Amino acid sequence: MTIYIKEIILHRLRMTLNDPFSTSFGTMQEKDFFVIEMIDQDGHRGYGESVAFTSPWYTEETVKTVEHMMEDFLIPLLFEAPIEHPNDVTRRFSSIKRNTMAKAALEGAVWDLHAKRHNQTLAESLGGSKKEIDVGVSIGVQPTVKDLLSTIEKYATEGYKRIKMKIKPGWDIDVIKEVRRQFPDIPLMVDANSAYTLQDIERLKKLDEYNLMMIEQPLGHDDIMEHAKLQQKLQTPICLDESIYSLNDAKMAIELGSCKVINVKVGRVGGLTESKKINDYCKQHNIPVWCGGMLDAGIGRAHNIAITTLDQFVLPGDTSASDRYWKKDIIEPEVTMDNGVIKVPTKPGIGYDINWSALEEYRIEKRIFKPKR
Ligand SMILES: O=C(O)CCC(=O)c1ccccc1C(=O)O
Ligand SMILES: [Mg+2]
Repeated sequence: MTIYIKEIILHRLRMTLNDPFSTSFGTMQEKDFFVIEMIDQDGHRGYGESVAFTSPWYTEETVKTVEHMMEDFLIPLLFEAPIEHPNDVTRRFSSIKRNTMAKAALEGAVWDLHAKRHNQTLAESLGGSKKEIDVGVSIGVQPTVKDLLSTIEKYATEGYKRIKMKIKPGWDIDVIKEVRRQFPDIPLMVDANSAYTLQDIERLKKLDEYNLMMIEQPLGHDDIMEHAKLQQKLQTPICLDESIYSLNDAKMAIELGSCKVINVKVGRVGGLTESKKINDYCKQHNIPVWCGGMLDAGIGRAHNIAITTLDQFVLPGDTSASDRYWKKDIIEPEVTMDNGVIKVPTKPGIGYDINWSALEEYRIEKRIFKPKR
């Protein structure tokens, strides 16, 4: 069922998070991103969402680089020839180096189109079989320990299956100790977003005392080797986030022993096809994976739910309910969580409708692209 893309519409949105989100690299409250609307020869509409932030704090991509890549390189490549299968998009884009978030945003819309053309859910198209997914929540650095404890209390009571807290030098051991005092048994993990170096090894070793599920990305954002050295000295499993851009990075990290868990973010690895390959490889090598988040709005969230239905996504991820981020999301119905699970939608494609009045309220720019001739 060949796809002929007839039109691509870029909706640039600006949304405000309910609460500011702080990590070791900075604080965000505004989310500025693109919704990709892609229309095929039969009038089906596929949707994707770009995840890059306005500043290159997490990885090097930004909203502007994503726009540049899509407009000047990736959209022209998509218009060059029809698409037999979404798996081909990664190959089509392979002449363009990195820029994974720009690629993933467009590839996601192609996958949604493909699923809708086959009258399947996106999860089914990807080969996922779960009917519901287990979810956790990621909590930013808080102003005080008291704020952190009450935030954890709130999310644990709502039912989230694991709590992830951000750490950085000065907001780590003492804070974790307090959290463990109040919540001795909750499934707890920490994410450092590259805030440490191997010189901090004595400090990092102390994390072993707190029964953490894992420590996410303690060292360099682009490092694989030093994480292997650190993992040898730690009981707590290391989970890599920023360091993993591709299946090949995942292979290197597993082979070198740099991590025991992988956080798969669809945007960071260049799309759903690459995410699926990482799922399959990690399954063969017995490495659990889970789906990370980028403070996504509803369309990105729908893609995250779909990829989490694959079988190696065995740990609760960061895909929380819409209301954990937004007063009003851009999809209908919004994503809700009950008892720590999100039900996988059953309608074709991403499985949610676009809430156009919300989308238009947030929209700051709209651009239309059509194939030449
Ligand atoms: O709730 C989410 O979407 C994930 C939140 C999160 O941890 C995060 C948010 C922004 C940038 C990086 C990260 C991260 O996983 O490191
Ligand atoms: Mg992370």
